[in-house]
Amino acid sequence: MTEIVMENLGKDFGDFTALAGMNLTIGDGEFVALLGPSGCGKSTTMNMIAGMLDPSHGEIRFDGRPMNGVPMARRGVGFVFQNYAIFTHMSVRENLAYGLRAQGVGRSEITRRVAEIAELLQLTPMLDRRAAGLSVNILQRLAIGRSAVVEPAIFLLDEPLSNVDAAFRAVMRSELKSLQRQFRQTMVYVTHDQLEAMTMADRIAVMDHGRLLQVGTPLEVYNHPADTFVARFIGAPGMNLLSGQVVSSDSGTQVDLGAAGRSGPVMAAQGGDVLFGFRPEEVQPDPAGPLAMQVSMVERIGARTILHLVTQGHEAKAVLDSETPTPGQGEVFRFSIPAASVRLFDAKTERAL
Ligand SMILES: Nc1ncnc2c1ncn2[C@@H]1O[C@H](COP(=O)(O)OP(=O)(O)OP(=O)(O)O)[C@@H](O)[C@H]1O
Repeated sequence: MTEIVMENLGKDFGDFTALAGMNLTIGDGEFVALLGPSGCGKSTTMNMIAGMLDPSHGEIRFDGRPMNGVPMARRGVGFVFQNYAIFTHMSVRENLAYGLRAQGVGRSEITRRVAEIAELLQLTPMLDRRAAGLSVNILQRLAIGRSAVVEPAIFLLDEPLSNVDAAFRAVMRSELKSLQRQFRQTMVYVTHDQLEAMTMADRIAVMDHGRLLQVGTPLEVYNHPADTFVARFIGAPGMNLLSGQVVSSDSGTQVDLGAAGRSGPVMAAQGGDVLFGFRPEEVQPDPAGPLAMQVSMVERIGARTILHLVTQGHEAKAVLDSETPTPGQGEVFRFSIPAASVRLFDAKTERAL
């Protein structure tokens, strides 16, 4: 187990800044997901932690030891990539044992550890099969096992599930989490998939355009996004953000949302232009509610219904239980948002107020 400290870390490729001013401490045994859209600098960050890329600025320390200039082989990191790297001419067992052999681990210890990791990753039935004939799903599971079995102090995974199918991805999410619980490794997991980050990570580091925007537990980033990018990026669908104005009257402080109506009372420390944020799941159908928008589409997805709502200049979504009666397309939907669920953002800076 190792603590990773990134201090003012940055990377330039020529004139292009792929990462700037990254300050992040990943605790001993913590599982942190680097989450953001394609090109935001996740892999660049990961490659610098691994030692495959030298920082242009700042420092990386493992347990207080500066790592700049230390080659990958001497960092004690395990790395699993998007594209599995396994030896196809070897059996599953030989692949799993490879790293332990290279470390000179004794025979009985190798047998024990290979059996343990195979069990954890459900590879036991295929231990004696040649890797060449296995499916992509199994190969990626094997690639994870092969890196995990040597129990590196730091385990780095760069989009390890992006090539496997959706059902298998769900299984792997829980397996990776139990793997980490069992070994208590410090784990850094790169993904653009917020569901993976939300379900597995202890904390999520949300990135965009080479910047770290927010670090927090899945619930913190979900409930208290630091800015509108995080608000939209986390959640499926993301947070609704309607332009409005904070107004104070005898009925208290409210947000005037123009054609959509005026919100119920909100806590607002300042007046002026805001973005009125609320999660689609927090929308409460309410015939006497203060807000009204027109239904542009009704999407029924199993246990839930997503209402697509529009009103001059505004778009929003509401996620309702499929049992809840809903108006049809073209009809008006009246609703309210509980005061505690409202998030206000400064219209100019787009930062949370
Ligand atoms: N060797 C390089 N030379 C020039 N530009 C690079 C290099 N490596 C990465 N970049 C650029 O740096 C930016 C960040 O890349 P990075 O791979 O870190 O993003 P990412 O968030 O991991 O996205 P993805 O999921 O698409 O890999 C991108 O715009 C990319 O084109």
